[in-house]
Amino acid sequence: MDAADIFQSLGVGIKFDQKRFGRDVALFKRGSGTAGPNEIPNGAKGPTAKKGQLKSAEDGPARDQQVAGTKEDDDDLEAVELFSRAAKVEPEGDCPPPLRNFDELRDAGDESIAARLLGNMAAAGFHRPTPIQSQAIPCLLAGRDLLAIAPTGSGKTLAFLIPSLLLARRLKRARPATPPGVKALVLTPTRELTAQSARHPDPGDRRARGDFARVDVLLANPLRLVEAVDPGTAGEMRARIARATEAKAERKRRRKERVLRKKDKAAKKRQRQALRRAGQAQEAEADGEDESEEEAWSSDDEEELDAEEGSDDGESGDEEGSKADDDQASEDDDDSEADDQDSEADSEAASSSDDSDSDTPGQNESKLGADPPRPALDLSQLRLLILDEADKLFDLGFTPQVDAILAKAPHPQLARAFFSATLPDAVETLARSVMPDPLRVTVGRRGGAAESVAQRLKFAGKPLALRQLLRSGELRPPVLVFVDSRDRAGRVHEELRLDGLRAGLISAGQSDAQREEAVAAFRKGATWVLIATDLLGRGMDFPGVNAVVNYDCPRTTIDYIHRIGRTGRAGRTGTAITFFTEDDAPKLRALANVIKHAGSDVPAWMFGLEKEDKRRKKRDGKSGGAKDGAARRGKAAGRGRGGRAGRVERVTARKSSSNLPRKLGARKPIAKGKRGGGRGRGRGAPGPRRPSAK
Ligand SMILES: Nc1ncnc2c1ncn2[C@@H]1O[C@H](COP(=O)(O)OP(=O)(O)OP(=O)(O)O)[C@@H](O)[C@H]1O
Repeated sequence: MDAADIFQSLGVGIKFDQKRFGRDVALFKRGSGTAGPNEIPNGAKGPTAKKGQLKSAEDGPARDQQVAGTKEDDDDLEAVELFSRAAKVEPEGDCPPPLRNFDELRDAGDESIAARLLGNMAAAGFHRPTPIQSQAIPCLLAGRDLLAIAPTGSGKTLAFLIPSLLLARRLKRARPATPPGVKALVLTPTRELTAQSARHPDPGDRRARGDFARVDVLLANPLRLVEAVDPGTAGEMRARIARATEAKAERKRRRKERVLRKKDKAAKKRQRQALRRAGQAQEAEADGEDESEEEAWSSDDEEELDAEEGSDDGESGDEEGSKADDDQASEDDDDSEADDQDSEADSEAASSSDDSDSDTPGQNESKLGADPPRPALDLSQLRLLILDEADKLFDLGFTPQVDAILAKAPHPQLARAFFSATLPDAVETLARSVMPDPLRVTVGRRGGAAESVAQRLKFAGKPLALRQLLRSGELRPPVLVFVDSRDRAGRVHEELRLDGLRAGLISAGQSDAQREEAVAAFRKGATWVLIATDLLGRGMDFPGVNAVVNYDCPRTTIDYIHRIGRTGRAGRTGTAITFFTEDDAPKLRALANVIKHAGSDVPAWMFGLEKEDKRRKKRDGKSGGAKDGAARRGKAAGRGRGGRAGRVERVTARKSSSNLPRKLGARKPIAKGKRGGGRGRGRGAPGPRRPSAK
């Protein structure tokens, strides 16, 4: 392995752009010779970590020890800079120097655990830290608050697990020994993710296998944890969640009833018209329907019903419709219950947990009933709180739970860290409200999609297209297929199964055991295709996944980035195909931007589509009367849920592609053959073929 190779593998998980960093590569090549697996080659000596530098949070920021003045220090600083630039690491604040190799961890904490940890890492094939690991580990070991943003599949899990374990061990061995109690806590949005992190190459502490036992490092879901930390608050939260969930279910039920009533009337009206046409008007009148009532049915209602019911071809159905109801109900709530922020958030946590974790209030209660009561978990010694997939935790409305947990963790040396591939400004602002002076480490393009994934958008009839992609071998298993709802997941799964494909299914509608089984079967290759809701969109690491198919267009670019990040992980390449329909038009421009920045090609006309917020403003500006409202609801319901997908799906891809831009509202007609291309970033670098969007 030559110096450039070593350098490249330091950047595992991100694509290394040799063109852009040509100067740096040359530096690395110069006189580097061969280097050992855990060394940075001579020509660009990595920053020398001074002994004791990572030793303890109490030592203060490690960079303090880099007293400027000597030639060696200048060289060190230069090397830090060089490393950061080459690995596209952007440290902000007085970050300690990056970790060159895992051997340096021997200086941090405890020799015996470091030795075990290194042994286990080597056995797992982890010889060097990834860029996020190299910079985040020293920050956390120095006891600093941290915002860590790095692409999907870049090794963030070990970036927080290693310091958690070292810190816990260090505190345990301290004299006098720190009192018992959890020392490091990792909050994750789903049970699957908790289980996965706990299974990570055992870095030496077998008790780090997340449960509420007496452990030093605990991995948990906030909804569950709050039960263990503060049963009183948890009780109140449960009651609030239950009330919010009930209210939401009631709204959903009422709306569904209304739609069914209208549907029934419409059917009767159609029946009567048919009878009239057949010259049997008398019989129709004998039916005794009140004509005036029927007038209530309008074309807007048709549209709404379309959205409720989904398309004729069975692409969508009640579930999508009722989910759209749900959305609309929440939209309505925004007006009426804007002041009840807490209950909205709880309701969001409860409903979102449908797709993230099965911790609905009822299930929680039954679990608590089944388990022997536990003593409240002691967080008084907590020194490190990690929020993994932090933006998702807040998106799911876990703010009250995180607050309750923080309130039970009073230690003055508590460090908090937010990790994600995407950390929108709003979440960063929230984070900064609890951490006044955090360090920030960004790897690659902030909030960008992994460049290791060749991405493409496809306008096509979904069931057929998926089968063709799998049957033709264009997509090689294992493949993850994302859909928007449990019902949809069930239908797609059934179709593939009938087709003789080894397909599995996972959604929040299943029991814990079924979910575990689905993940295990996919991991060991018993199933080749796994149909999943967004439950699996975050953080899940199936290293061998070759491709991701977004059967339903994701709701946001953030969801998109995480979904497609299930492939192309840890330096591997992958493919992501996203199906879209006419109803997804409002999302395409933003998706096209993400795809372009990650280095894949997209058709230029997509950049001529109106921005989603402009569309929304126009739509909201126009809406006024009840009819507008109904039409809006219909459209909102159809968008992204496949609600009206049938109309689009009936248009074959080939036939529609020529007038597709206009159909979707692109502003400029695009000259033949003129296509948008990816920026230079991903180009030229070895990687997968980058197909054009179809
Ligand atoms: N130092 C390393 N060397 C090689 N592989 C590594 C290293 N660290 C982690 N990995 C592997 O990289 C893969 C991705 O890691 P991980 O799941 O932590 O990614 P992530 O950044 O958390 O992604 P996501 O944002 O999707 O959650 C895993 O399979 C992990 O085992």
